[in-house]
Amino acid sequence: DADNVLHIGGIFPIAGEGGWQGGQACMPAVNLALDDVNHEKNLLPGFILKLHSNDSECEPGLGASVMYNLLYYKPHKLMLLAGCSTVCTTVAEAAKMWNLVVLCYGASSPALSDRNRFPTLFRTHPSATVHNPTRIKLLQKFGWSRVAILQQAEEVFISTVEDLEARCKEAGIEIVTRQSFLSDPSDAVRNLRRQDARIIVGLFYVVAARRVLCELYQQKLYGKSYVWFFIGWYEDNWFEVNLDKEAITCTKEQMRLAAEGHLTTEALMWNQNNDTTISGMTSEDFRQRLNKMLKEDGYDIDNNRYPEGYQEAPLAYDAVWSVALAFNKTMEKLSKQGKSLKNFTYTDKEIADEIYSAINSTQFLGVSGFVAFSSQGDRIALTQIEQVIDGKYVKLGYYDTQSDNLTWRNMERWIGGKVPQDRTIIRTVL
Ligand SMILES: CC1(C)CO[C@@H](CC(=O)O)CN1
Repeated sequence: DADNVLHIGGIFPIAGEGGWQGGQACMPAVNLALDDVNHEKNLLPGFILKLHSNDSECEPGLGASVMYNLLYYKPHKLMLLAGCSTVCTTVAEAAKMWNLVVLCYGASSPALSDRNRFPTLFRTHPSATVHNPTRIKLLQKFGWSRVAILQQAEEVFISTVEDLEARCKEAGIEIVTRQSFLSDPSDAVRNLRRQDARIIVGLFYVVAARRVLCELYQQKLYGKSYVWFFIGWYEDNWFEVNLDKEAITCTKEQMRLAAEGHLTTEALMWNQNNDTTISGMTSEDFRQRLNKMLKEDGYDIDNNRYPEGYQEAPLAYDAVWSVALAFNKTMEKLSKQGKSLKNFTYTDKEIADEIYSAINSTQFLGVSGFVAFSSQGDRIALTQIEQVIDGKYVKLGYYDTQSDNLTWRNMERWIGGKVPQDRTIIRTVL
């Protein structure tokens, strides 16, 4: 192979049903980024970055075999890009045996924040626990010190709730009850009512969210005396669609009534301001280029037919820039020792450590916002808070956990005209 090529492996969730097929938009975003970094003259001068990839279908077993084939066949790969929490768990746990850094653009599981199990893992996708400091901040802002938790019994939500419970304890916020359900939320919702829960944090995938919402309507656990925190990355009209397909017994109108006023938190994945990023583009410039590429791939973007992973595409684009910047730093360092990344083999711990420390200290403004990694390789990200007002999501503000800075637009609206209470107030007239 041409001696000026640096090879990396890529494992994308494209086909298949289960989990997240985000590779559909993330792979085109990676190809855009490879094009850009390879045209950046002062980045990896004299070298080009080449990607070798295959489809994991978001299935860990298939992901493992894709990884095995990438490593078994030459040329040597210097790093692996991967998506889906399940696949990243498998790939990142094994990669240390080949001294490879793994960069995940689509993995939200809190379990991945573990340097013992995943010593070489970094991710441009924030952990699901990134919502928790924001939830605490909002509870404090509105004076709620008594909350309930309703969650679907899925690994990602179980570990997120454990982190949330720890933070509530730290903040002196009482968790009055924690209810979980597998697929039918009716008993769990009944228990919330029994415990007089008023402020409830809900953690579930979008299909379960529709079942919960209809249950809330039927059990009257909505309206002016209740505040629900839902996850913000469902599609905007999630509470009005698929009702027949998923045998939801509530009407659209009833779902809207139950949904009115709920709050959401989500990690910001598209840079919100108009600043020029390291690539020379603003995030809107990136959106235009990505939309053009997806249209060429046959997606009907103008009629809202986006591929899965569109939301996370900036994370994949910035992952490639992270690789290029880290390799650039490593090349400069190695050349002082008369070495090059071209010498890397899977047993070369020295070069692997150089790559690790380079990625560990990589920071830049990307299309997904400021890119930086925590000591556990987690993406440091801003969160966004929204509220459903008259059936539509309205941005209420942003939260920067690092600086504990809440940017608030004072747009929130409460059905009863005032902030709901977190408990029943018994007024004894003396
Ligand atoms: C925000 C979401 C949808 C969370 O799941 C990620 C996929 C995963 O964690 O497997 C992709 N991004």
